[in-house]
Amino acid sequence: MSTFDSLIADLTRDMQRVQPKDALQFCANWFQSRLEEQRARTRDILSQRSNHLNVSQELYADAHSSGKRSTSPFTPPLSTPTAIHRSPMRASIANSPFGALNVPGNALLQAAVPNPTFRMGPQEQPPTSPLSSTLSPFNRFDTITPAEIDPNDLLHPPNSAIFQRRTSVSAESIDVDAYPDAVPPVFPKTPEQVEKIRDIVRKLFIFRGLAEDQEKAVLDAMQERFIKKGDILIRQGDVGDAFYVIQSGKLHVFIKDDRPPAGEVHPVLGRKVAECPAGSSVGELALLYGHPRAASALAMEDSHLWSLDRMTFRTIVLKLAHRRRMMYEGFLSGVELLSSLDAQQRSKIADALNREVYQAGTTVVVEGDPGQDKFFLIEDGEAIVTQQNKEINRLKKGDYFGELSLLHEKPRAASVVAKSKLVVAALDAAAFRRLLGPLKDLMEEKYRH
Ligand SMILES: Nc1ncnc2c1ncn2[C@@H]1O[C@@H]2COP(=O)(O)O[C@H]2[C@H]1O
Repeated sequence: MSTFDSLIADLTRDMQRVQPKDALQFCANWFQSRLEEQRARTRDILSQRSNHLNVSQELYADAHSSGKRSTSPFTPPLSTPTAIHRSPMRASIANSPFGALNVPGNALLQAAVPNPTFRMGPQEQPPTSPLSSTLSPFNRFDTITPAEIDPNDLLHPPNSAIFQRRTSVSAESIDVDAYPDAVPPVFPKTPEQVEKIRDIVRKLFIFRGLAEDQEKAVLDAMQERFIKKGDILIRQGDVGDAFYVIQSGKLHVFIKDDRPPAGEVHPVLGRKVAECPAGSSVGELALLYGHPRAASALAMEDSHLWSLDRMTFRTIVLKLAHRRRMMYEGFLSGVELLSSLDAQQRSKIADALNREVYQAGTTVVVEGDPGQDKFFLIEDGEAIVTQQNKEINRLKKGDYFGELSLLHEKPRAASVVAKSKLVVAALDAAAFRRLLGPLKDLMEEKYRH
């Protein structure tokens, strides 16, 4: 199947699944998200190539973590920080507020940073998109000879200005599938091991919607890890190199920040924000967003894990995340509660949303229920809010419910029943606190008058 045919087949499948009301907008968003996804993958591939050219971890060091020695059992130790500053380009990267995002070719490289150049491999083809124009300086791929390569310039390989532009539907594209480096690794496993990992992966939200071949690639690429009680698997501020699934054992997650310590506090790692028991996962945020690690994860018991490398995670999981983002983009921009958030914050919410459908008459939230596990935004349909079986409110598209018990950690204050078929976008408690915490006052305000 040609690239074009497979794109159209993918689009058709997604259209049939989502059945959007505005088909044209859906298609525009769909192509936009594919383009962004492809750019992200290309950046990863190019940065990985730099690694092949002996680019060390320092390239990814950021202002928050440079100079700090990682104690993660899986992170190779950083070499001397001076190595980072061998070229002006590297110095500016090490000091950048974007930190880990500054991989070669990253769209966030600042204007002051000279454009890196790109050299195609022997089997690679230049972009052939009909949208490319020879008039545009962005469409040029520099052809440089090996003699021109400064072996000390670790940032040499990737051009190009195209990555410094924001993606737009009219931008040219590069067929990253042509890169042999993009093939995910395969770590042999017994059928029992595969079965165990599959059981966990299928229950994880982040992998929801994986196609069969994607699931196989994820399972193949998982690498077995054992850590001891007391090991720090993830250290806040480090570069995200892997995502972890926990088969057995337990980890706790801690954040060190300016907030006054409350609850359980680790003397070095800060306040405890989450627990990761067997069957859960940890370490997705840095890989999804290219940020430094947002928290530290400490083994509370000897633990048996499976790790997924950054590259495979981004190649496969980001695809799902982008589709989800695209599905929710239009809807979230119309939700009043979220109007003070910027597009990037809304995208993060979209990444964490999970669609649920309730038939008319179904009770979604039960008054008095102590389980505060979800927050809901109404995507479509109507709901009735009742207290002691008396209607007290009606909710429609764009409205939300389930926030009070999450905010106050109290039982549900009312019941919510689907009046018609109700489509909701649900956010679990951890994502709600992380993403909507800043809107706490706004949500509480609603009930003050
Ligand atoms: N409240 C939280 N804030 C940030 N990270 C969290 C939180 N709870 C759990 N985590 C996990 O801790 C991980 C630390 O590494 P990452 O930032 O890659 O991804 C993070 C999440 O998987």
